Amino acid sequence: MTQGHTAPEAAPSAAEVKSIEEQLLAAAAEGNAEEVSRLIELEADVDFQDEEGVSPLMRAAEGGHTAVMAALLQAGAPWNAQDSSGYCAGEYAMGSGQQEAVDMLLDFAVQAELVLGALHRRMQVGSPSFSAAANSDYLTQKLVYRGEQLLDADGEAVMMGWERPLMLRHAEVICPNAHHKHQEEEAVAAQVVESIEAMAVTEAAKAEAGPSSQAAAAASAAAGSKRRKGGHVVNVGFGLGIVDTAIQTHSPDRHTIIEAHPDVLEHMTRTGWADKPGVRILRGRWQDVLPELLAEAPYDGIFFDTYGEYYEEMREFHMHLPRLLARDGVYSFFNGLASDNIFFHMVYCRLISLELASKGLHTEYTPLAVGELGDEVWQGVRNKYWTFETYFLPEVRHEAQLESVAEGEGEGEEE
Ligand SMILES: C[S@@+](CC[C@H](N)C(=O)[O-])C[C@H]1O[C@@H](n2cnc3c(N)ncnc32)[C@H](O)[C@@H]1O
Repeated sequence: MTQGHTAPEAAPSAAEVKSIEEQLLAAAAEGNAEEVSRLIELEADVDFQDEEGVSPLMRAAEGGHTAVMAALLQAGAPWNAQDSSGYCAGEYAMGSGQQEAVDMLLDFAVQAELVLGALHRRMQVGSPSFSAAANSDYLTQKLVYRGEQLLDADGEAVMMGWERPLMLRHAEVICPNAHHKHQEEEAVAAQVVESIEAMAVTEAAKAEAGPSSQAAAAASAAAGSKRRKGGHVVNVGFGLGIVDTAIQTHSPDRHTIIEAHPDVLEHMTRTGWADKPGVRILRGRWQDVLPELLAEAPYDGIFFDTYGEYYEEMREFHMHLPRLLARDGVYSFFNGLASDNIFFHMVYCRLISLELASKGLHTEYTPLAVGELGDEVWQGVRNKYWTFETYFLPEVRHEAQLESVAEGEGEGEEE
């Protein structure tokens, strides 16, 4: 061993010393799963966010490092943390096109919310104020109707005219008569396709093929609608009356409207809704008039769009859907949950589908272009409550309804 004198290593400056959390952030960004696990074992804080709010999970998601993400999530890293610009890990993954990471976060988030929701509800059991408190504040406020806006006392928009095209589609989706019109158009379109096809195939080959499954489905669904004629349609939440006006254009046999706010009820009376033939107004919160609603169930079409309530209230309404919705009925709702964060919105969409599936109901979302809403739309409104350019319109049906249409299709094909 030599006795030579060695100069001591220069001590790293304070700026160079990385905390265990900064090391975790760097390892997550590199996709170094082994190092991430080692640091987690050393009790690095997986909740850590740097000065810009970026977390190890966001970095791992951005790079599509699923093994690192799994380790972080398992160690309790929050899937829903947001950076200082409001982006969450799911959006980091979406932004860099890491589909596997997006799917993994979606699965995890939905499972976590299902468990947390159940836990929360368990804790709420026995609390009498729980369901009564949801929007009691809103219901005592003075509302203002201003052109195509309905505002609460704080200037928050309860309803706005830009939603009109969406409301028209919701009305079409839930009204049997509108369906009927659509299905006739579809059946005609299917016939046109068939006659074009017919020009290309021989008569013998055509006879072998039988009617197209599309035409069979349209015919079977149209038969169902004919049976229901205009049907009995329900709307929960009147607001500007856009959806109710659209429902009226589809001539329902009966039309029930549930409305809770006294100012809206007064507006409805002033504008003649109480006297419209076939229209029944249930005055009060849907929670309070539920016995009257259930007494005339089932309904052919139902739309739900309240204000000042949370996912829990909507979920509670969904619990009654199997009884409220006719076997061949259609349910839809204003899909505005978490409308300022696309990933959270996706989590809600999936959560709703899963919870409805557990009740034997099938949900389908149809994308509708909203486009960019200019600043002028939001003039005079306290908060911009919608930020996406696409709206995902939900259509909910009994699984049994879809199965019988599928069976009808099968029969048509066998003939
Ligand atoms: C967003 S607006 C509905 C807009 C409507 N879809 C339209 O086309 O104009 C919500 C309405 O639901 C009402 N509302 C809020 N909570 C309710 C509840 N629990 N039961 C019934 N109506 C409620 C509000 O007073 C408001 O009129």
